Amino acid sequence: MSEHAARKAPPPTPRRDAFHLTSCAPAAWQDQSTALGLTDVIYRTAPEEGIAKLSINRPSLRNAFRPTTIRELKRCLALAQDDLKIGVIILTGEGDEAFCSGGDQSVRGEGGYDDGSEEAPRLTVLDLQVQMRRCPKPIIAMVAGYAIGGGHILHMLCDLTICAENAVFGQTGPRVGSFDAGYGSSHMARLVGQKKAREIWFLCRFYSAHEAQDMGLVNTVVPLASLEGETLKWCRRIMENSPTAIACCKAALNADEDGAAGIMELAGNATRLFYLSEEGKEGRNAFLQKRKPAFRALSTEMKSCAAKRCNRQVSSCCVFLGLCIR
Ligand SMILES: CC(C)(COP(=O)(O)OP(=O)(O)OC[C@H]1O[C@@H](n2cnc3c(N)ncnc32)[C@H](O)[C@@H]1OP(=O)(O)O)[C@@H](O)C(=O)NCCC(=O)NCCSC(=O)c1cc(O)c2ccccc2c1O
Repeated sequence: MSEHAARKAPPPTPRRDAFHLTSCAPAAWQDQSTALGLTDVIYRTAPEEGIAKLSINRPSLRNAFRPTTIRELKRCLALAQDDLKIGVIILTGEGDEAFCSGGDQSVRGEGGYDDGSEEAPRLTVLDLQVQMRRCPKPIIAMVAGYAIGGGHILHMLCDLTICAENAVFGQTGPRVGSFDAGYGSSHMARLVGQKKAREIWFLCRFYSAHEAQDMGLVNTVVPLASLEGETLKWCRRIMENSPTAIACCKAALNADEDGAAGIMELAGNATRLFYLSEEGKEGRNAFLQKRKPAFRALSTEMKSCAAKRCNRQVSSCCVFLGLCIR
C-alpha cells in the first residue's frame, strides 16, 4: 500500500467506533423519591441526558425485595417508560454489597410474599419481569456485590449487565425451597446454555464476575470505582442511537422466547410504522370521511420503484413490501 493510501484508509480497529470518546462523567441526578413517596426504591433521573436510575434501597437486607419494593419498582419503571425525555433505564441496588438478594424470606408466607401491603400474597416480581421485557427502552443492570435468587433473575432480564469486580451471581431456590420455572429457567438457558443453567439451578453455587462474563451472563466487568461511570458511558452511547431501531431490536430479540406476546410487541411496532404510511392513513381517513378506501389509487403519492425491479410507479407501501403493483 502506498503511503498516501495508508493515510487515507487506516487499518480497521474497534476504536474507530469512537466508543472510547464517550463520557463516563458523573450524571446530574435529580432524586424524585420523596415527591413520589417511595420507601424501598430510589428513583433518580438525569433528564438532560435521557437516563433514569431505579435503585432498590434495602442495603441492610442485601436489597432483598418485598411486595412494597416490587410495587415501587413497577411504578418507577412505568414512569421511566412513559417519560419522553428518558431513553435508557438503569436498574441497581443501593450500596456496594448487593444488587439484590431476591425475595425477602422474612415476609415469605404460604402463598407468596406478603408484607401486608397487598390484598393477597403473590409472586409480584413475575409482573415486574414481564414489564421489563415489554419496556421498549433498554434496561441496564448495574451490579455491585450479590445478585442472588430473584435478584439474579432481575439482572438476567435486563437487556445488558455491567458489573463490578466484586459482583457475585447465583441461584439459591433449591436451597431455600423455591424455584423460578419461568424466565428464570428459560432465559437463563438461552444466556448460558442448557448444561450451565442446570448446574446453576441444581448446585446453587455462586460465581464471580469474571466467571459470569465467561458464561455470557454479563456484558462487561469493571473495577467497583468505575461501575457507575462505565454504565453511564453505555447509556450515553445508546442515547446517540435511533430509539425506534433499538425498540424494534429489543422486541425482535425477545420475540421468539415470548411467543405470541413477543410477536405482538414486534408487530405493534410494525403497525405504528404503518400508521405513518399513506396507505395506513387512507384507511383511517376513508372511515372518518365515510367513503370507500382507495388504497390502490394513491396515485398522487406514487413514486419510482425504489427496488429498481421495474420501471413502474408504485406507492411507498408497495416499495416497503416489495410488491411492485399498480
Ligand atoms: C446474599 C447473601 C449471599 C449475602 O451474604 P452476606 O454474608 O453478605 O450477608 P448476610 O447473609 O449476613 O445478610 C445480611 C442481612 O441481610 C439479610 N438478608 C439477605 N438476603 C435476604 C433475603 N433474600 N431475604 C431476607 N433477608 C435477607 C440477612 O438475613 C442478614 O440479616 P441480619 O438481620 O442477619 O443482619 C445472603 O444473604 C443470602 O444468601 N441471602 C439469601 C438469598 C436467597 O435465598 N434469596 C431468596 C431466593 S428465592 C427468590 O428470590 C424468589 C423470589 C421470587 O419472588 C420468586 C418468584 C417466583 C418464583 C421464584 C421466586 C424466587 O425463587
